[in-house]
Amino acid sequence: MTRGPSAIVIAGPSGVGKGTLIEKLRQEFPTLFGFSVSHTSRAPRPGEENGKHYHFTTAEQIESDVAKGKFIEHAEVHGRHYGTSVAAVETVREQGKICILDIDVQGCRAARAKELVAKYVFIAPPSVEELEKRLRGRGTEEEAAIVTRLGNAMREIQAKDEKGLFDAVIVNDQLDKAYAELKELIKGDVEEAIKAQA
Ligand SMILES: Nc1ncnc2c1ncn2[C@@H]1O[C@H](COP(=O)(O)OP(=O)(O)OP(=O)(O)O)[C@@H](O)[C@H]1O
Repeated sequence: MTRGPSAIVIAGPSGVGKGTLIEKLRQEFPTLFGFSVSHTSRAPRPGEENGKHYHFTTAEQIESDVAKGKFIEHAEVHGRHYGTSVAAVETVREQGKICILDIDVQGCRAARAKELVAKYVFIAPPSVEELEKRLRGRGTEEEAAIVTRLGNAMREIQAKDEKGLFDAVIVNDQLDKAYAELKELIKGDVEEAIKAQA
């Protein structure tokens, strides 16, 4: 396997602010981070581009590639297939970038099982009430989807203390504070990526 900076796995319930934190990292360090582009069988949302936000494909194709061992993790979430291919993560590492994986708890377990070298971080909400407020405030989901996501959130939050799963749990209460904690956690990886790109 090609050497390069190790990856960062970011998990946490829908609406907790993972995307917001990742976007801040990418804004502060535009060249250091890369996304492994996930595969999904769900339909693109407005503005999403194939190969950039996701590789949009079919459930059958994902299942076939999973069977061939081409995925680090895969899952069915809210009735749709999602997965991260080995190739997608390698592509980012080969560019000397820190690969960010935004995956669910089950995906983290699978990545651990596949021995993906990474910092595993769980982003937790200050409370379930606050999580619900953020999900509604974002305005991207219908009522039924919000209820499903909140149900899943309860299960995800329970996994945050699972032995050997996460290296750190960051509570996203004040965004700037959570961001500072995240940066501190990955300081060494950032320095390594800067060196790799020098
Ligand atoms: N610390 C914070 N305080 C208040 N609002 C926040 C905070 N962090 C994020 N938000 C807001 O909460 C909403 C959900 O955030 P975001 O979309 O980043 O969640 P996510 O974890 O990436 O969700 P998903 O997994 O569904 O993509 C957004 O409207 C975002 O602006």
